[in-house]
Amino acid sequence: MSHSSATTTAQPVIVFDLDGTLVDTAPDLLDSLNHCLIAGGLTPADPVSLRKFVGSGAKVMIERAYQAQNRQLTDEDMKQLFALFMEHYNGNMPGKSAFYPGVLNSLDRLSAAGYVLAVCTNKFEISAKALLERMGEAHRFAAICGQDTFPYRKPDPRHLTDTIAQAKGDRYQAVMVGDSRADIDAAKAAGIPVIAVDFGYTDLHVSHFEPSRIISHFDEMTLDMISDLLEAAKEAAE
Ligand SMILES: O=C(O)COP(=O)(O)O
Ligand SMILES: [Mg+2]
Repeated sequence: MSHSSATTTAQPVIVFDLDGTLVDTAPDLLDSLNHCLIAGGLTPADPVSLRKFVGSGAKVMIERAYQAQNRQLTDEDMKQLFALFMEHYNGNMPGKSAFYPGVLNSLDRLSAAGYVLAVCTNKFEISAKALLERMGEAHRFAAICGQDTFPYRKPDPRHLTDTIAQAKGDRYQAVMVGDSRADIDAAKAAGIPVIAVDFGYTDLHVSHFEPSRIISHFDEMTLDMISDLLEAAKEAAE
């Protein structure tokens, strides 16, 4: 395959998923989901079942939680529950959410080495930006793109490639880091190497989705690992 990366001078972009990869948002997602389930007269969900619901954004999370209790939702129910969710979630963030161990050091290392950082999340853009701003770290990212930033979302590879474009990067010189099948499938469909963290939100272990690498702590994501993946991506694209 031939492309233009050999002639561009764009800095490589490292694209991160947000929930379950950079930030452990599960306690707050669960609180806000349960706020909705209780309002709807359902039984609150627990942290284990939450893992099966997260990954495709808040609406899908609510839908899956209802399905798990054999309850159907009308469009009108969904509209109301989604509004309730957003009000609760956005009103309480950053709540108990915290960066995973080693994240900020890792971002420091990558930035110091000249990499551009970006976020590609199935959260709504406004929630993703507000969360990172309130945690004081939004400034690190050249682009923060949510499920509503473009007309498509992960696992659609264009969510990822358009995020890279918004960060002024080259899709052939990029690495994705994520925790779920949507991240890994999007990256693979885009031909972008993908590092999976094994501590995020997925019901099946990330090894099932065959990412390029698996890490259990951000300290394992060395600059050598990144440059090896970028080198391999370059060779594959040439
Ligand atoms: O909140 C979700 O459902 C998914 O968010 P993520 O893409 O950042 O993991
Ligand atoms: Mg995630």
